[in-house]
This record gives sequence, C-alpha cells and structure tokens, in this order.
Amino acid sequence: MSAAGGSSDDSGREPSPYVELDRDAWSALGREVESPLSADEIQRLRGLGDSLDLEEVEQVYLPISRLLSMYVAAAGRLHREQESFLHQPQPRRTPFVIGVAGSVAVGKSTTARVLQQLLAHWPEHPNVALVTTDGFLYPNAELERRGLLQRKGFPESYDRRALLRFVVDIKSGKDEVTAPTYSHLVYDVVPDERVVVQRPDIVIVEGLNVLQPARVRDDGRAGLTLSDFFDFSVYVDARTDDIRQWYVTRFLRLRETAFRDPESYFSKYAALSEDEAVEMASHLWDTINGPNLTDNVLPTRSRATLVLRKDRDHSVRYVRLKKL
Ligand SMILES: Nc1ncnc2c1ncn2[C@@H]1O[C@H](COP(=O)(O)OP(=O)(O)O)[C@@H](O)[C@H]1O
Ligand SMILES: CC(C)(COP(=O)(O)O)[C@@H](O)C(=O)NCCC(=O)O
Repeated sequence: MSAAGGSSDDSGREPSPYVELDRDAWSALGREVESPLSADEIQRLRGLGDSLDLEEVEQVYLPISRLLSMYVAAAGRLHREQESFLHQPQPRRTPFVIGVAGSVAVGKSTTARVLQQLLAHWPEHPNVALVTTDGFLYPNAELERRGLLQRKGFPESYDRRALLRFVVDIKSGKDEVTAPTYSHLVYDVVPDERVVVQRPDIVIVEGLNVLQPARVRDDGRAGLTLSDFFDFSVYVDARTDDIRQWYVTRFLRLRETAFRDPESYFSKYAALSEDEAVEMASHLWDTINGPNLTDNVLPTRSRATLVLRKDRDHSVRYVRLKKL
C-alpha cells in the first residue's frame, strides 16, 4: 500500500483522505522527539507487558504521543479563540478525549496504557485518565436475561446509554465523573466499584466498540454516538489470523496464571490439557470475538483518526492518519 521507504499520499492514484507512513518513515519521526521518560519510568513501562519492546515504544508510540500532544495544544488554542469570539469565558476547557478501538486481543489496552504514560509526561497535560468500556457491559445476570451471554462484547451487550452519558459528562466539563468497572478474573461487572475521573486534562476511552456509528431509532433518525465527543481516535489493527493467534496464546498464558485463582470464572479450565485449552480458546474466538470483529469492529476502522497496523510480531508496520 505505502510508497517504499516513506509516506504515501495521493500522488499517482485516486485522492485519499488519509496519509500513510511506513515504519521507517514513522520511526524516523521518533528520532526528532525527545523522550519525556526517565530511566525509571522506562523500567516501569517494561513492567506493563513482558513482551512490549522498548524500541517499539520509542520508535512508534513516542511519535504518536507527540502528535497527540500537538492536537491537544491546538484544541486549547481553538478553545481560547472561540471563548474570546463568543465573549463567553469558560472556567476551563473540557478534557481532550481519545478513543482507542480494535478487536479483542489486538493490543488495545497495551496501546492505551503506553499512550497514557507517555502523554502524562508532556508538561502541558499531566493528568491523563484511562477508562475501559468493559465496565459498561451489562452484568452477566442481565446478559443472560436478554439472551446475550454468548454475545459479550457485541454492541448490544453494553449499556450504551450509560456509556454515552459518561462521555457527555466528561465533555460537559463536570469536575468528577465515575464509571463502573469490570473484572476479567470474575468475568463480570464488579458491583459497587467505580473508577473516579477527576479534572483530567485527557481521557482515553478504550474498548472494542468505541467507534460504533449512532444507532438508527424506530423513527429512522440516528442519535448521538460516543465518537461525536472524541477529539481523536486510534484503531489498533492487524490481520485477523494473527489476532486469533494472540487471543489463543493469551488464553494459554492465563491458564498458567490467572485461571489458577479459585475466584476466576475460568478456574474450571485450569486443569485443561494444552490441546483442550487451545480448542476452548478457538471456540470462544470463532463463536464470539471473531464474528464481532468482522461484523461490528472492523467496519469502524475507517472512522479512526489514526490506524496502527501491526505485524505478526506486534511490531507496527505502518501508520495511517486522516489528513487535515
Ligand atoms: N506492542 C505489543 N508488543 C508485544 N505484545 C503485545 C503488544 N500489544 C499487545 N501485546 C500482547 O497481545 C495480547 C493482547 O494485548 P491486550 O493489550 O491485552 O489486548 P486487548 O486489550 O486488545 O484485548 C497480550 O498478550 C499482550 O501482551
Ligand atoms: C470484556 C470484553 C468484551 C472486552 O470488552 P471491552 O473492554 O473492549 O469493552 C472481552 O474481553 C470478552 O470477554 N469477550 C467475551 C468472549 C471471551 O471470553 O473472550
């Protein structure tokens, strides 16, 4: 897709609203950005995931955080200009909201956590909150009542009204907003536990369906949707076969660790042989996460401001950005 060793725009082909930079062109930008992280913090980042390559952080994620920081600064300037134009002084501008979308197991939470850490180090916006949409899934009992237990992660398995309210409250400039939480161990929403987001500069909202278009109501009209309130969005992308493999590998690793916890929903699977565990994970992928990717998640990719395309080894092969 991309021109060899650089960026591709529309020269010689149909004009496109995107610009694409291959890995070399993108990582060259990293050399122009001074890392805001200390040696200690780099060490802490390493703790986020054994497999996360620090070179990857510096070559790919650092330039993304720099670009995001430019968007945040530009939004601040526009806010001030609008305020003065309207003669309506606002006590402060609303938080900058970033959506992170993509399949189950593609690396959304890893991407979101790395961006959170990097962004928090640019002095202009130290308070970066991260919220995952899984807290807005209906509890298992409610999913069962609605016949949706086998559709966890599909758009209809979320309390979409509450999720939209959450983002609207953030963009309304409320000082404190809270969100429900989900436990992957218990495989259910945690009752009476909420994350509190207080006066953030930036909020990252990470989840499968954050770029879903608005639902069309019975009267034929489409309402509001989450991304109407996003200032920027990232879609983490990879080949479906690779994502399936990452899902199975993660399941096998969890079988060695988290599933051994008696509290785990999957504790009954801790005793599975490796072959049985692969079969189980493949079944979950083929019946739930795979169809959700094809039917609901992938169709939202072109709505993202930035697409990060990963190779089989998780290294980013190219970055595609909406033109301004
Ligand atoms: N950049 C990366 N480098 C190496 N491994 C990664 C990277 N991103 C994700 N992974 C691995 O891929 C799997 C899925 O990542 P995760 O962030 O949990 O996905 P998601 O939140 O999309 O379900 C995990 O096993 C994680 O360790
Ligand atoms: C909880 C999830 C729906 C992800 O939700 P998200 O954070 O993207 O809103 C997903 O991890 C999941 O549990 N899917 C159900 C099928 C499975 O067990 O993999």
